[in-house]
Amino acid sequence: MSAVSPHPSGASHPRPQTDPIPAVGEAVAADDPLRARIAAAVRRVREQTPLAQSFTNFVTMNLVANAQLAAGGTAAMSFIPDDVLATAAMAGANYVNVGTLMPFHREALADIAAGFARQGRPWVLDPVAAGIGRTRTAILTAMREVPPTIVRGNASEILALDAMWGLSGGEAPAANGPAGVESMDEVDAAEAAARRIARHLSAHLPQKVAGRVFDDGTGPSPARGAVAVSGPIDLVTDGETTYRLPGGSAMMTKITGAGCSLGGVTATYLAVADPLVAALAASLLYDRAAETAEAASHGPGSFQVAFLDALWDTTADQVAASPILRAG
Ligand SMILES: Nc1ncnc2c1ncn2[C@@H]1O[C@H](COP(=O)(O)OP(=O)(O)O)[C@@H](O)[C@H]1O
Ligand SMILES: Cc1ncsc1CCOP(=O)(O)O
Ligand SMILES: [Mg+2]
Repeated sequence: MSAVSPHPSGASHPRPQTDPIPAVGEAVAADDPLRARIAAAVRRVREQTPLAQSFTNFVTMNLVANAQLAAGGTAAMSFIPDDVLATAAMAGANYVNVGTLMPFHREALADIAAGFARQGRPWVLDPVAAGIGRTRTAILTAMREVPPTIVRGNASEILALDAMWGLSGGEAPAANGPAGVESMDEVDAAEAAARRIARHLSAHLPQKVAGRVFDDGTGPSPARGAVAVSGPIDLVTDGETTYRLPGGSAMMTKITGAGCSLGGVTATYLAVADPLVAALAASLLYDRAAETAEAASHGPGSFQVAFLDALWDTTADQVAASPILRAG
C-alpha cells in the first residue's frame, strides 16, 4: 500500500511504502508463555514507572526521554561518570547511545561501562554509526570486555560491531557499512552477527544481572543477553533463538530518533524483565504504535506526535498479540 499524503498546499509527497514482507520462521502460538511474559513486562512498566537512565546523543535526547515516559517509565540523562554511576545505583536499567560524540566521551564511557560491570548494572547499547571514526571505534572496541546486557541497532551497526569485536572468527561478513546513522544492509544479513554478539553478551553477564528475579517469578532463567536488529522486519535474538517481528511503519524512517528512542524504551523494559523479553516487548510496542500513528497522521510532524500518543495508548494485550515468528 503506498498512500500519497495530500499536502495542505495541494502538493503531494509520496510516503515510504510499508510493504508486507514475508518473514521466515514459524508463528509463535497465541497461548505461548512468551506472550504472557511480554504482556507482564508492558504492564509492570505502566505499574512501576521504572527509571532507565540515558547517556545519549544530543540530536534525539528529548524523544528518548518522552518515549520512555509515554511507555510508562521515567527518564534521567547524565554524562559525567560519577553522576551516571551514582544514578545507576537507583535506576532499574541504563542506556548508552554513541550518536553524537564529544572529546570527553571516550574516557567517560570507558569508566561508565567498567562501572556498570563492577556494580552489576543492566544496560542497553545503541552503537549508532558503528564503524565511523576513530573515536567511536575506540569507544565501542573498549566495550568488548565490559559489554552491555542488550545491543539494539540497525543491520549495518550490528555487522560493524560484530567485526569490531572480532566475533566472526576471521570470517568477514559481507557488509555495505553504515551510511551515517542509517543502515545500508538488510536485517537478515545481520542475523549471524546478532547471534554471535548475543552469545558474547551472555558470556559476560554480571552475576547480579543474571540472577535477577521478577515480580511474575520469571528468572533467573539461564540468563542470556539479547540483540535487537531494527528494520522493515525487526529481528531479536538471545543467541540461541531468533524472532522476527513483521509490521510497523516505514514512516519511522522519516523521524530522527526512532531507533535511539527504541533503545531507550528497551532499557525501560530491561528494568522489569529479562533481556530477551525486554527487547521483544519494546520492538513490538514500537511496531504496533507506528501502525496506529501512520493511520492517524499525514506527514512526519503529525506522525511523531501520533506515535508518542500511541506509545501511551497501546495496551499490553495488543503488544503481546503481535505477529511473532520464531526460528531455531
Ligand atoms: N521499512 C520499515 N518498515 C517498518 N518499520 C521500520 C522500517 N524501518 C525502520 N522501521 C522501524 O523503525 C524503528 C527504528 O528502526 P531503524 O530505522 O532501523 O533504526 P535506526 O534509526 O537506528 O537506523 C524500529 O521500530 C523499526 O522497526
Ligand atoms: C541524526 C543523528 N546524528 C547523530 S545521532 C542522530 C540520531 C539518529 O537517530 P536514529 O538512529 O534513531 O535514527
Ligand atoms: Mg540509530
